[in-house]
Amino acid sequence: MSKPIVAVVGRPNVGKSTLFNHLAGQQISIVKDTPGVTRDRIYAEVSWLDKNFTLIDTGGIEPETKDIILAQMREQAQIAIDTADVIIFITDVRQGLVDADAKVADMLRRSHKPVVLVVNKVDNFEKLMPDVYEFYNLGIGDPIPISAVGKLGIGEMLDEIVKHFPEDTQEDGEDDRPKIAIVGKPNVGKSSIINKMVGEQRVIVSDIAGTTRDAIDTPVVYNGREYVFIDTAGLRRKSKIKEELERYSIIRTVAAVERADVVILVIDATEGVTEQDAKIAGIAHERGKGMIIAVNKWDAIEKNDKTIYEHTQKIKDTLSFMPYAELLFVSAKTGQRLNKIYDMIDMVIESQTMRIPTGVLNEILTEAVAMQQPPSDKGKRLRIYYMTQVAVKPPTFVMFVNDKELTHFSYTRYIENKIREAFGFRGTALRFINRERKEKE
Ligand SMILES: Nc1nc2c(ncn2[C@@H]2O[C@H](COP(=O)(O)OP(=O)(O)OP(=O)(O)O)[C@@H](O)[C@H]2O)c(=O)[nH]1
Ligand SMILES: Nc1nc2c(ncn2[C@@H]2O[C@H](COP(=O)(O)OP(=O)(O)OP(=O)(O)O)[C@@H](O)[C@H]2O)c(=O)[nH]1
Repeated sequence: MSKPIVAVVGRPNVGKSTLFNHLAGQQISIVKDTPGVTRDRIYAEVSWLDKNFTLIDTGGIEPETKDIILAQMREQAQIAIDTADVIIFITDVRQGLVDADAKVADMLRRSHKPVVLVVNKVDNFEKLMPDVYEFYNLGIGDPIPISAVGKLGIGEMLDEIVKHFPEDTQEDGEDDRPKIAIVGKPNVGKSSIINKMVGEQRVIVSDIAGTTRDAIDTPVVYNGREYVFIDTAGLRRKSKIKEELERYSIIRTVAAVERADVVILVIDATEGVTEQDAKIAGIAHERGKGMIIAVNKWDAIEKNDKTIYEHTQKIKDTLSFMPYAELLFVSAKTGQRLNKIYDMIDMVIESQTMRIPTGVLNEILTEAVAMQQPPSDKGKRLRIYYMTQVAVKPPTFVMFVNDKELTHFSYTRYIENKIREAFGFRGTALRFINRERKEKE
């Protein structure tokens, strides 16, 4: 089930980063070694009560003049409208209501997206509440007073946000068509791949990076089965500012990946794999999505008998945090191996949803433990009593152990490899949770 996306919009200096960091900091679920996660706080996973959501900070660059502030806010608001399920509009009680706020509020109101109006810097509710009422004038609902620094009102705000979430997304649940997000840097050939796979020129392809028009979901029927492609190609907003373009493209990617079962990361063979590719891959990895890497423009490079091997090595190195990713060398231009993508999608979805019976799992475990002893520390050895699979998408296993302190990343990796040897699980991450149990009953 895809997680709702909540976007933060507001003028500079109202406290967006402070709030964002507070919410993100509470429960950052950083997957170790994933690139880009700590570097730029564009998005974060947040849990409140039994709800989880992805928080996006649409904010950006230091503005110079008032005109630019408004233009930028409009831009932010539009990104939020395009991608978010709920929008948090932050204002500042100290600066009061300003003209730009009213204009952005109009825009948000017209979008009919749920908006939560937050008034920040209300460090003292008693004293400042009279100033909060002014914000009713925006006409987008009750202003919710908070203090991001003082951590006041945050719970009330979160309550209000989660109220707008769709009830366990019924529609989503009924739609069992595989959803595939095609992601990648600008100009790597995302639209070309979709065009070719759809078999008609529905998406406009252009030579200039970032110029394809916004694409919508594209359903494709192949071998009697329906697939839905989510395209992130083409940035409708043609900002001249590079950082802003990048931020927008990351936000779009997060939103698309969130909804997808399988992610196809397109890499340009003529450029080779880059750090930016790794950053995009990290978004899918964190979310435990099925993963296929399509090395595109394979027609355009000189090849000898080592070329595939060299590309594979370089990709495995750069994307070392996802050794499970499936790799395919394709050409959107000639159509080479594009049909293989469907088989691969089927296989990856199978891996994502596979359930291993506990009995079989523990046979593997017993054998693995017999072959290589678990680690020990100060004379105490790790014992794994048994394990069981508790979830799919991605497959998640709980290991019941005597002492969590004794568990070690490399031993878990060893167990993971044994499970992969036995069951494959190609194209999907596996998750392991260690849980302590006092004594074997
Ligand atoms: N008094 C008070 N100050 C706050 C509060 N929240 C944020 N601030 C201050 O407001 C200033 C701006 O906060 P930021 O979080 O950087 O604001 P921002 O909206 O992210 O700003 P930009 O990055 O310019 O878009 C900082 O000096 C914060 O310490 C608050 O609840 N109370
Ligand atoms: N030689 C070759 N060129 C390709 C291939 N696939 C795409 N191209 C070219 O690469 C350029 C970019 O292709 P697009 O499909 O627009 O790339 P995109 O990733 O959707 O780009 P954005 O919309 O900027 O995100 C176009 O000039 C395509 O003709 C391929 O397999 N081989």
